[in-house]
Amino acid sequence: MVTRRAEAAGGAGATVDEGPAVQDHYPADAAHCYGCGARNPFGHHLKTRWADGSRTETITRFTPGPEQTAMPGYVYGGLVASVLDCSGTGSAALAGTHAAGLDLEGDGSLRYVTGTLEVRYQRPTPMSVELVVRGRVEEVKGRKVTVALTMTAGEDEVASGRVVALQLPDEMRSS
Ligand SMILES: CCCCCCCCCCCCCC(=O)SCCNC(=O)CCNC(=O)[C@H](O)C(C)(C)COP(=O)(O)OP(=O)(O)OC[C@H]1O[C@@H](n2cnc3c(N)ncnc32)[C@H](O)[C@@H]1OP(=O)(O)O
Repeated sequence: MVTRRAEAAGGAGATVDEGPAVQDHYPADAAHCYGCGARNPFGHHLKTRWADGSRTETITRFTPGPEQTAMPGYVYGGLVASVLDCSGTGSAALAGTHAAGLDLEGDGSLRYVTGTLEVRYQRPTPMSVELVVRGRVEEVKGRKVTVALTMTAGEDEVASGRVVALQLPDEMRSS
């Protein structure tokens, strides 16, 4: 499946969502994550895709609801961190799978866990606006992938951060 979602031309919005969501290709025994697991009925069900053909930029979208409030009209910072976290591990999975020469749809995705998460809260994050997280793959080194992330709400960059993700150790998998 190919999803193309053209936004307003120019500026921060000129992005196209490209290809399948990596989370739809996670192995079933590693798909329980609250942020991104298809098998977690209570989770965010984040979807991360390549943002263009270069295979270095990713995009993830999420619209928070009132239960994720910090103060009226604004999003809880832990939710912002959670969305950045799983956007980062999803980006790492896309990059690691690609670097290994695997085909996402044919072979499935490699699976990554968070080693380090950095978050910088730049502006209050407004409620009920689609948050767009863009990931930039900085390095793929062995089992380790580093991804820089920005989160925008409309025209405003509200948060940024970085995830260092490690390929999932076998002992962390469960059926
Ligand atoms: C509880 C989780 C359940 C998971 C269920 C499955 C679904 C997954 C869903 C998750 C998705 C959602 C997200 C979640 O919620 S994932 C849940 C939150 N994360 C965790 O619980 C992870 C806990 N930590 C570990 O298991 C280990 O420490 C890991 C696996 C991370 C590394 O231990 P491992 O023995 O594998 O590493 P290594 O010693 O061979 O080092 C290899 C390289 O990595 C570098 N390095 C090492 N550690 C870190 C670090 N912390 N930060 C940065 N870099 C680190 C190290 O310098 C070396 O680099 P270089 O020298 O080569 O350059």
